[in-house]
Amino acid sequence: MEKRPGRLLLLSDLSVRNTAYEVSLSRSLLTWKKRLPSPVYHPFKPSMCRSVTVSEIICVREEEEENSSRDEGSWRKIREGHGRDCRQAFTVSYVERGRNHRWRCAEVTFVCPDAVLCQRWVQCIREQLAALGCRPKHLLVYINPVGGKKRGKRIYEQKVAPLFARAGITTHVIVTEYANHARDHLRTDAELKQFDGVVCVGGDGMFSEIIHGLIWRTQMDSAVNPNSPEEALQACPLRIGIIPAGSTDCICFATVGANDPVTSALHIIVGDSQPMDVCSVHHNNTLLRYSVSLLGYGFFGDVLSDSERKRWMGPARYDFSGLKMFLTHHYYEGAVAYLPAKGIMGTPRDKTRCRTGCVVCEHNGKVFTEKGEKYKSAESFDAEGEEEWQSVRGKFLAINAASMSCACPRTPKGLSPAAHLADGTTDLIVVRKCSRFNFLRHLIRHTSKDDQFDLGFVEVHRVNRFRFLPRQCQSDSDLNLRDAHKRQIFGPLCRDHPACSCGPHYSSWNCDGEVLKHAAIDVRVHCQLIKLFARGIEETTVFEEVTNPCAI
Ligand SMILES: Nc1ncnc2c1ncn2[C@@H]1O[C@H](COP(=O)(O)OP(=O)(O)OP(=O)(O)O)[C@@H](O)[C@H]1O
Repeated sequence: MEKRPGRLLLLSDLSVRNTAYEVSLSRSLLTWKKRLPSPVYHPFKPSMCRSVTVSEIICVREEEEENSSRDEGSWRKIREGHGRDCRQAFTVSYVERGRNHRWRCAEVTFVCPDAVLCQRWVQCIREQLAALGCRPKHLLVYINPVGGKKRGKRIYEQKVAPLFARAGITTHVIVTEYANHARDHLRTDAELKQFDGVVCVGGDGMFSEIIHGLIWRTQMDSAVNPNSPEEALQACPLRIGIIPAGSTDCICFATVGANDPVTSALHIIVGDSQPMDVCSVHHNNTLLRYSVSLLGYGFFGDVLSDSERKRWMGPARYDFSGLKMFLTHHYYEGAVAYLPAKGIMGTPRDKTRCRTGCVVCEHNGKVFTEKGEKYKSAESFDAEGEEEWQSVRGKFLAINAASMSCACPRTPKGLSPAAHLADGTTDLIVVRKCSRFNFLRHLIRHTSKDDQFDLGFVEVHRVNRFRFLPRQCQSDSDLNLRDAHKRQIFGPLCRDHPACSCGPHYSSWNCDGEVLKHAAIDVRVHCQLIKLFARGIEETTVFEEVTNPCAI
C-alpha cells in the first residue's frame, strides 16, 4: 500500500542547483524529476529523475541559502519580487551506492520558494524517518587501538563519528586497554539497557570478543547455562555493528560485501538487521568458544597454529604456513558424528547464494524456531536425535565446518559457496586422506568454477550439530594440544609414517582464527543467535548502478 504512487505526502516544484525539479515524497520514496522544456522522455539519462528510499535517507537539515555567485540569475528574480530574501533551502543526506557494495553519503539541496514550504518539507521528512523505528539512537562503541595497522581510533574519529553525529546518534565510546577488555566489560559492567546496539572498531578478533561478551551476558540474564551443549541459547537482543579496522575483516566482508568504514557506518545508521547463526563449541560440558565462520581441523588448524608462531612475518605468514602445511601433508585419524539438517531448503552443492533477503535463511529460520521447543531439554533431544546421527571414520587431511561461505579476496567463492549466514546449519566438509596432487586439485578448485566437492575423497554435509573425536583419544578430557605441539617440534620431518611414531596424533581446531586447546569437540549450531547492523551482500544490477531510475 505504502509504495503506491497515489500516496504522495508532498509534491512541490523546487530547484536544485538553479534547475527546476518536481519533487515528491511518499512514505517510501523521495523523488526529484527535472522539469523538461521538451516532452521527450529520456528514461536512461541519470540526471532526469533521481529517487532515494526514505529508509536510506540519513538526515535532513534546513539551510539558509547564501547568495553566492553560482546562485545568480533566477534567484535574484525571487528576491526582487518579494522585496527581501526569503529563500529557504533544505539538504537531504542519503545513501548512494558505489561499486563493489560500497556506500557513500551523498547530499542534495532543494531550494524552496518560501520558508513555510521549506519547513513543511523538513518536518515531513523528519516524521517519516522517526516512524522507521529500526534506527539506533544510542550506541556502545568499543575501539581496538592496536588492531590491524593501529588506525582504529583515527578511522572512527575521522570517518564514522561525524556520520553518527549527523544522523543524531549518540555514543558511549570505550577505547580498549587490553585484550578481552570489551568482552569482560560486556559480560559484567555494561549497562546494556541504555543502548540500541554495540559497535566494534577492529578486526575479526575484536568482533569475536563482542559476541563472546554479549552471548554470555544474554545467557546469564536469562538463567541459561552456556556450558551445557544441550541448552538452547537465548538470542541476543542488541544488534552488533562492525567498523572494519583489523588485518582480517572477514565477517564484515561476508555481511556487508565490503571492508569500508563509511559503508559499515551507513548500514548502522539506517538500522539494518542481518541475523546470524552461531556455533557453540564444547568439550566435556565446558564451553570452549563460539564460532560464526570457520571451524577447521587438520590443514586449516595446522596453518593457523604454524602461522601464530610466525607473527613476526606479518600477513605473509599465512602464505608461508599454507605452503609448508601443504608440503608436509599431515593426516589425522578420528571419527566425526553429525546430525544432518532435516526439513530445510538448500544443499551445500546447490547454486543458491546467500544474499540480501535470502529466502533460504528466512525459510529455515522459521523451521528451526518451530523445532526449537523440542530441543530445549537434553532428554527430548537425545530420544529424538540419537538414531539420526551419522558418522564418518578414517584418516583425514581436513575437517571443516563452514557456517558461512567464508568468501574473501583470496577465495572469492569461499570454502562452501552455498553456505548461508542464518539458516541454522553449518556445512561439514570432510577431506579424506589422498595424494598431494589430489589435495592440490581440491584446493585449486576453490578459486575456479569447478565444484570443489565433486571429488571422490571429499564429502560435504549440511548439519545442525557434529562431534569429533580424534583416534587414541580414549579419555578425551585429558587431551591437551599443548603436548601434541611439543611433539611436533621434535618430529617435524616425518609426518606420514605413524610407524616412526614421530608424527603428531592430533591437529588443532582453528575456530574463527583462534586455536582451540582441545581436539575432541561437540559443536552445535544456534540458529540466528545474533543480529548485525548489516543486510547481507546485495545483488547489484548494472541498471541500478548506472541510472538510479525513478521508481514512481
Ligand atoms: N587494547 C588492546 N591491547 C591489546 N590487544 C587488544 C586490545 N584490544 C583488543 N585486543 C585484542 O587484539 C586482537 C586483535 O584484534 P583485531 O581483530 O581488532 O585486529 P586484527 O589486526 O585483525 O587482529 P589479528 O590479525 O590478530 O586477527 C583481538 O583478539 C583483541 O582481543
